[in-house]
Amino acid sequence: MRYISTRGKAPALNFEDVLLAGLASDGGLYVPENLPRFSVEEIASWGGLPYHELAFRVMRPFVAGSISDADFKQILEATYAGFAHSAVAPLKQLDANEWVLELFHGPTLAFKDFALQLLGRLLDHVLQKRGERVVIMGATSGDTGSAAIEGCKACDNVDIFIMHPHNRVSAVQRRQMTTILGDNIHNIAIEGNFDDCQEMVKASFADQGFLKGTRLVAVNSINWARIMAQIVYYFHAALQLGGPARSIAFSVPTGNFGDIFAGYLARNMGLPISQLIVATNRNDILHRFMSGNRYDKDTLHPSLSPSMDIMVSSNFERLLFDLHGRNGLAVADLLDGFKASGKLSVEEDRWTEARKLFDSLAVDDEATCATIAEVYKATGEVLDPHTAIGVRAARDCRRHLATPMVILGTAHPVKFPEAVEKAGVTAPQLPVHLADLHEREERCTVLANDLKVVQQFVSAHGNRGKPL
Ligand SMILES: Cc1ncc(COP(=O)(O)O)c(C=O)c1O
Ligand SMILES: N[C@@H](CCOP(=O)(O)O)C(=O)O
Repeated sequence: MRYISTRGKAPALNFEDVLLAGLASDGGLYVPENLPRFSVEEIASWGGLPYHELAFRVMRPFVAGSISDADFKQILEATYAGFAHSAVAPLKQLDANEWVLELFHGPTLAFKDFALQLLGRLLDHVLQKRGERVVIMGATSGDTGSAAIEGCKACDNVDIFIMHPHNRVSAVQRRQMTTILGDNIHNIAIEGNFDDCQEMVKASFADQGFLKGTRLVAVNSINWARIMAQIVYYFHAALQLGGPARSIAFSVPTGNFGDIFAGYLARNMGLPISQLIVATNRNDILHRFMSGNRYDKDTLHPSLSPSMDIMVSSNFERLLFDLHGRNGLAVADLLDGFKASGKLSVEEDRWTEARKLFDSLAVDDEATCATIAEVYKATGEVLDPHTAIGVRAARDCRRHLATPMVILGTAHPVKFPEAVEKAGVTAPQLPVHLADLHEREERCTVLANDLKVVQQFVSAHGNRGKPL
């Protein structure tokens, strides 16, 4: 499989190099040159497979030529063996034909574990083979950070730097990152917001002099391997609900547009999906695009669903690439304009195409809490605020009652006690492996929102805490 950049100028790479790349050299994101497509018969034949075996079948074409079948099977089995539920991603019924796909049974209790448990193992495999050390820089609004640290903490060849917005993640999320101690793990609290952190990661790819020759790797969903692993659970959910013989609808709590983009790819790979709903919080740039062709920067508003407090959605670029007939130069032009003006809209026919692909809704904090309370009253289930946004959007945007509706349950409610309690519901207890989280020692450095300061820090600590 070869991968090409959404901005049309970077060289095409194989999977191994894309895994180690992050952003393409022209500033674009990598996407497969040709998406694999499965027949309905082939997808149907996967019914009843354990999660890791399904994952092998869905992802095999993406890694072909870089990772052997035997190695990939072994890596996948180890990846999903660490999940706390035997089904890995169980479905829980909320209402008639309405289900939550629980993606929070991995070690850090959010959907990010599906990809980052795998990414850590893939990196380990490839770096050991190459005898190479890398530096990882990641930005997090709360969940990617802990999942990345958990996924990579045992990788001998990696130093990982995770930036989170100071005082803007929940206490549980922060502690899940800062209490993992190791001389290759570096938590940085940036005096800024998530977009500032994300921007610094991207800028570091553009100018890597501070790394003195060490390769920079991404763990955010700009890294193709993240998206690839997130495609699998759409197949998994559909197969349990009568797919592919029938269509399934999905509602996806959305921030960086990675998770729902994986659903869009699952549909393009042959899975019958009748509806994909983009569910945002008050930070609703994607909803404003889908509903009015206005992808315009706004102020970032802190919300009760902090992981989705994102102003600019990285993976939107991958959609723009498809909407523009995979013309990278046209995408580069559009994004140059966006960088200069903070505004972007597309030609009318392209926007009409986007509207056919996605429905959308923005849900504020009040409606989020009301939905947590509504679901708790009806079912006894406690939702986290991000999943609640998905449920609200599913209920308000649903087209066909006869089609099963699956809401992606992206995080465990225990990570967001503040929102749950605001909804009048008692927050659950931390699971056994995190029971003493609030007593553990924390290690974190607060830094100014300044690229040079961050790069100096990385340079001074990037070799197991010592200078590069
Ligand atoms: C709990 C939770 N839900 C939803 C999202 C949104 O996912 P995406 O950024 O892939 O759109 C995130 C973070 O991105 C998250 O951490
Ligand atoms: N919600 C994320 C933000 C980063 O998104 P990513 O999917 O691109 O890593 C988080 O919790 O950190």
